[in-house]
Amino acid sequence: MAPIGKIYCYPNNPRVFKILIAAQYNELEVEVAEFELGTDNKKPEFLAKFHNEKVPAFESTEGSIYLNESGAIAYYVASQKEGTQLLGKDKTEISQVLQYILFAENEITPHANTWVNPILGITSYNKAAHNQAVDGLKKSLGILEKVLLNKTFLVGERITLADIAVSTSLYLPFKLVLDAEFRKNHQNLSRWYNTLINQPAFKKVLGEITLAEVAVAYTHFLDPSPLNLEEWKRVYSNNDTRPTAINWFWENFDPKGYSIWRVDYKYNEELTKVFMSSNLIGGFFNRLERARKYAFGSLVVLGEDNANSISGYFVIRGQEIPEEVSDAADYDSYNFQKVDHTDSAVKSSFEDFIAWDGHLDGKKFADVEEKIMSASNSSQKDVSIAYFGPVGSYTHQAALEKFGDSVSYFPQSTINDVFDSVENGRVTYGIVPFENSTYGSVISTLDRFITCKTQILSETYFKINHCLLSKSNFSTLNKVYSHPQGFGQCQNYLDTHLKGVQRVDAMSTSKAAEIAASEPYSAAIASVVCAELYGLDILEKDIQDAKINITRFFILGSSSDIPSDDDKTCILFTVDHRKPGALCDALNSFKSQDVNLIKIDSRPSLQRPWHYVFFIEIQGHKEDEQVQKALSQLNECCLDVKLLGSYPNQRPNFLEEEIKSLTSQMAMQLKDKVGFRNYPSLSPEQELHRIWKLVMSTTKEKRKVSQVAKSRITQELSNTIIIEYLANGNVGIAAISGEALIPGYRFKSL
Ligand SMILES: O=C(O)C(=O)C[C@]1(C(=O)O)C=C[C@@H](O)C=C1
Repeated sequence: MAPIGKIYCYPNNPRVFKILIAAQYNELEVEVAEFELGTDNKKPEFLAKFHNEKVPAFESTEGSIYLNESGAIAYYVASQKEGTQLLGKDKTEISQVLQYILFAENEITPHANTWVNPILGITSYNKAAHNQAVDGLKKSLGILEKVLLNKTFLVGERITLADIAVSTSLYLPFKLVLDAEFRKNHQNLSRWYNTLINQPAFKKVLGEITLAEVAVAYTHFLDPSPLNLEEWKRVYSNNDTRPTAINWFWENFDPKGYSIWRVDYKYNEELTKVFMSSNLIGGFFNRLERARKYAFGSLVVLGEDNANSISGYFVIRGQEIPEEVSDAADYDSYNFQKVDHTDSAVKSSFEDFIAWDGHLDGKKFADVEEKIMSASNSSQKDVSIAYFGPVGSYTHQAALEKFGDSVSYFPQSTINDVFDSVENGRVTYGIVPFENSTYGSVISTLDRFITCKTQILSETYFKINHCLLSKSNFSTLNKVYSHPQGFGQCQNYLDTHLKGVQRVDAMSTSKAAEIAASEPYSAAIASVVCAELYGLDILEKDIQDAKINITRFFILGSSSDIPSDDDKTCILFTVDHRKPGALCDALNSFKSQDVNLIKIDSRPSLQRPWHYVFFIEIQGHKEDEQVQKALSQLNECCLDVKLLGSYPNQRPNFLEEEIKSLTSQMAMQLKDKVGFRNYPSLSPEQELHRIWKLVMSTTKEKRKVSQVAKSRITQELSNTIIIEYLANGNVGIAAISGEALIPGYRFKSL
């Protein structure tokens, strides 16, 4: 059959897929011309035929029809067969098809492009635009999810151009970013998409599509570079900066894969003591932990007490500031400006800053603390880490994320062994789990702190997503292994899906995977990484009960004596339990000095029955004046006080972001449940409040609600809205949690 026309476009454009799939359904042939973007579409003969330089463009075979806009071209192709199913069966369906073509163009493609193009290196990454695009796309897909609840296809009973246009606009998002977790939460949309891409006409054009397992992040898609940042850090720390390291740097610098940025503190006039400015840098570097793989930085204090400033340079992977840097809490206090490394003045200033021996605007480099260096560079080969293993444990993964791959790692089979390794000086640092956001404290770590001789040097957080791993089929399982924390974090899943299957404690989740791999009919609760390491199949992913499930780990070593501007301190004490109010007196030491207590836990003292050791974590550093006063007061009213260390707060930003997105998802669901209408005059808070009142009045809790005189939303936390209310003259706090949105609404008093 002769082609009905020719398309001009670069290869693999999803907009062209839409046209070609429509042609497949109508058994028509459309030719795709050999075409070079940027050259062919600028030629006069092209511009004589089409409105503008944009592609795809279509020319009919007999040369009388020229079309721009892929939606219009697809519509033209779809209409070329008498009685086609693609455009709907009556006027209403035709309009609905058009509605979805425009929906794809306006509500999907712009967001999808902003999200996906930086990953593909087509456009540059901008955090605000990215976040807006992710929200925008998810909102549009939420609409489709609802539409597809009771429908197989978007319009009528059969595949139409609506399905083709919308699904092809999602071609790249499904391949790159709409990952397994997203699909689990959008089952109608995913079912519809899978049905379509498995139709022969789709397969012919798209081939076999592999959907994203884990959303690809923008930074991971940079072209490989000959300059290895880890190697540079090693050269820098093991050699004299001038001339060896500097020469090495310029010989190996790759301007395509890296950019150099001049960094200046914005509020120099507020700086006072040199050591405080230096602490400020230390704090900033601490918060740049996640950027370790993408950045090398040297910041320096210039000048003297009451006349100093902070400046320096960063070498950054890629040409944009990655999220790992821009997410750091104090990023906005610094001005980052990309510089031209071929400019000789820039080059020599860069060298001064990394050698720490120069001056700027008449100010000499102040004495710089060693920690600036170590914060930007902990990658020496001789650094060794003992971790709670075996390989693949969450502790191992947290250690790798924190220290990278150029230090030596030593797995230990128990938490006690990690402590021993540090105390005996066999390793530089140890890493142990401390507490989980769902299941609480890790008992073995708490217990060892009672007798330990080492200190907490820093903390790190790691997201825990558990899987059910096995070599056998789900229905044949008779045993499941995990660490008690693993069981504790998956209780609902186990009670619902593995009722009656024997649970056996293992030393760690990776040990559980190792055992399950050697036994038939056994499974392990462990990470995705363990599936690969121990040759197990993933029977189910994300089986932990709480969506946000995070474990905090402590790095053991010696704690820093220099405060950053945001530290925490861990203390252990025992009180005389025969004395009434002893614990209250102890805690009052902190209250009276206005020191905030953020965690408290207790364990049997292991010395005498019914004697307890209390663990507390406070905000502040052991060198802070108020903390010192509180500690001496504490000493007076306790039998024993032990300082476990002060360390910079590393609570990650991703937590805040997830919390925000969960809260807005929840607000959306609330709207649906109560038939939300937009009242333009209400503020978002008032709207949520109104919805809350409506939800309350539709629940079994009606009785309580009628007593509520006044209420207001005070906080949006995790997937929970916290509400203060006044009932019968008493002020109370209530929470609506995400689960409350499922029919039967549950309310929890805090
Ligand atoms: O078993 C592991 O993989 C560990 O690293 C230990 C541990 C823990 O003790 O909390 C770490 C993270 C998870 O919370 C589950 C288990």
